[in-house]
Amino acid sequence: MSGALNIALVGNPNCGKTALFNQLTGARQKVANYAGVTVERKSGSFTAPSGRAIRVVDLPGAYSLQSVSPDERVTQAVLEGRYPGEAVPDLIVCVADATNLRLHLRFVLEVRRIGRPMVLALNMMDAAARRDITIDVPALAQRLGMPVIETVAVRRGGAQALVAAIDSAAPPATVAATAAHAPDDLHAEVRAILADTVQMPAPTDRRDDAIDRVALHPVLGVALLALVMFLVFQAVYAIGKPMTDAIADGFGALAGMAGEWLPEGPLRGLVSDGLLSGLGTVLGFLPQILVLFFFILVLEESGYLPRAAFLLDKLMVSVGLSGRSFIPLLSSFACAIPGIMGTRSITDPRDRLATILVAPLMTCSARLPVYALLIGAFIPHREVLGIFNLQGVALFCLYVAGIAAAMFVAWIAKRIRRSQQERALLMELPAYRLPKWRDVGIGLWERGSIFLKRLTGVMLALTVLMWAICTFPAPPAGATEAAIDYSLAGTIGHTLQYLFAPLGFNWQISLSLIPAFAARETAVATLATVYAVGGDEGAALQQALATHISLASALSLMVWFAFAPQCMSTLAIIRRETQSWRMVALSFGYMFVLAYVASFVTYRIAGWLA
Ligand SMILES: Nc1nc2c(ncn2[C@@H]2O[C@H](COP(=O)(O)OP(=O)(O)OP(=O)(O)O)[C@@H](O)[C@H]2O)c(=O)[nH]1
Ligand SMILES: [Mg+2]
Repeated sequence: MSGALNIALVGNPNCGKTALFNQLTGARQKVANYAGVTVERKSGSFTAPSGRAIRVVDLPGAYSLQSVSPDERVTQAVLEGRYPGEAVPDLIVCVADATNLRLHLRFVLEVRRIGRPMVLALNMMDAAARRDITIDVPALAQRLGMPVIETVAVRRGGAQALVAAIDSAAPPATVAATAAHAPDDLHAEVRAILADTVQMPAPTDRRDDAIDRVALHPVLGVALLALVMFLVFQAVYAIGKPMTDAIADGFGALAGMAGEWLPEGPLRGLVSDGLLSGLGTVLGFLPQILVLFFFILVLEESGYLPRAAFLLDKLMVSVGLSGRSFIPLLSSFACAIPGIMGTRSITDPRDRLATILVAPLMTCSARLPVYALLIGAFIPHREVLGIFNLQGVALFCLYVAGIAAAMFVAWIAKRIRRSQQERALLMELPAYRLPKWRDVGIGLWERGSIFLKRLTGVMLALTVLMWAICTFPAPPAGATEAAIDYSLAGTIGHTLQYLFAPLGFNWQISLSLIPAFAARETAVATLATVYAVGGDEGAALQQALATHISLASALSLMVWFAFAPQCMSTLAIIRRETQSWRMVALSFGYMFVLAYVASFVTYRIAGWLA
């Protein structure tokens, strides 16, 4: 866009840059209450009231311009005009959290040294007012030598004053570049400015302090964390399961009707066995996925997550990760891809690699349908201890198994590289905040659309393909076995079974592992299609599974999915983030061995016990 005014949003992490960016441009970039959410440069644009086109870049938060982590380097490069394809910003909008100026002003002073046109957006003014913090804005503007604008990025219209300032006829003049100071000088300057312009009744929020006495307590805090996680999985079952069942019943009925109405032939097979049984079964798991995401979104906005990272830091350091790895690992519960990208905020390259290696062991949401299917078929629906649901407990255990394996692998990696240095975790604890329900709604909507896009894209294509290879070639005349045994799918499945028989997988399961490599959920659709084509029409997939495979095989399959090599997109992102095929081979290889051994052991033990 030529002639557009280029502005860049910079500031310390978690001060609301992305919230402001979304407010200005109408974008929906991820906003969450912890440092290091944005790890890439994102751009957008809007038209100011005067008709002027404005282009905005949202940048990763940075603590300083002497940047160390990969995400901070992006910010530095853009500000200095060294980022490929990105012009030097015409105006730097430095965002600061008004409740935390002691920390944030330091960065403002650092950016001022670059000597470019600049304004300060004093964000979170609502929170500052609640804590009775008063800021003498004109005095601050005078001391800093730049316009200072109050904003509330999460309130509608909360950025109007900022837009007006950007749009004003006389754009802010270049602030004088000042000579480099020693860091101590910066601290002294911040202290002097604060003394003259800001009144803060209490350095921290009293309500937050009270909550933290429990949340950060070494014993109570860990108990609370375990309880929170446990309840989330209970909720996935208690709230999500009835909806899932209803959808599955609906699609079962539709498949039955399609079977009656459509003429006998391939079309009927495709519609009822492939699309309705296959994709319908996967779609049924959407409610459970959404319930899980609801809790993840609420936790992300609450400010609790960095506290959990803090609590677990000792444990994480003892296995060779750091508390910094916590949030990337947590994002991997949604999908390993954002999780692996989130490792860009980890400064130490070795910590970062270790985190990338273990991130795929966190149970991504694409695995949820597979777990839910097997749990529904094999784990009885009954209460334990009067209140807990056994199926929810089983799901919780599978997630814990992934976490435990990640800790174990990181610990081995630490042994191998023998890195002994230990660093203290320096992490900000943000203010506790109640989620805005509208944002949670938007987040859920977005998650749902991603799922539906996968369903109508990659999963649809794979399901049609799987149906085709299950149906063709047709059996020869006078065939005695079931038709599917003569199909291409039968041949491939039977061949693969040589590899997977020791784990207790029959040929149908072995076959379903192939499309699962492109998208996990497709394993469910494939099993549904295979059994429907094979003659189990009408019977829900869970019943078909319960009659065709043993409990030992089912447990072995769940364990396989807990550890199995990641999907192709994850491998691609590992390659991109590490620039190394060796890492790709290493992560694929170790997960394959881990999954194979763990499933084998599970199958044997379950076989003995049964
Ligand atoms: N009360 C209040 N909360 C805000 C305001 N602006 C942002 N927030 C919240 O502050 C948190 C951080 O917002 P983000 O926009 O993700 O912050 P960021 O600066 O982009 O963070 P990084 O990308 O990690 O550097 C979120 O929980 C927002 O909801 C505000 O003006 N008032
Ligand atoms: Mg951001």
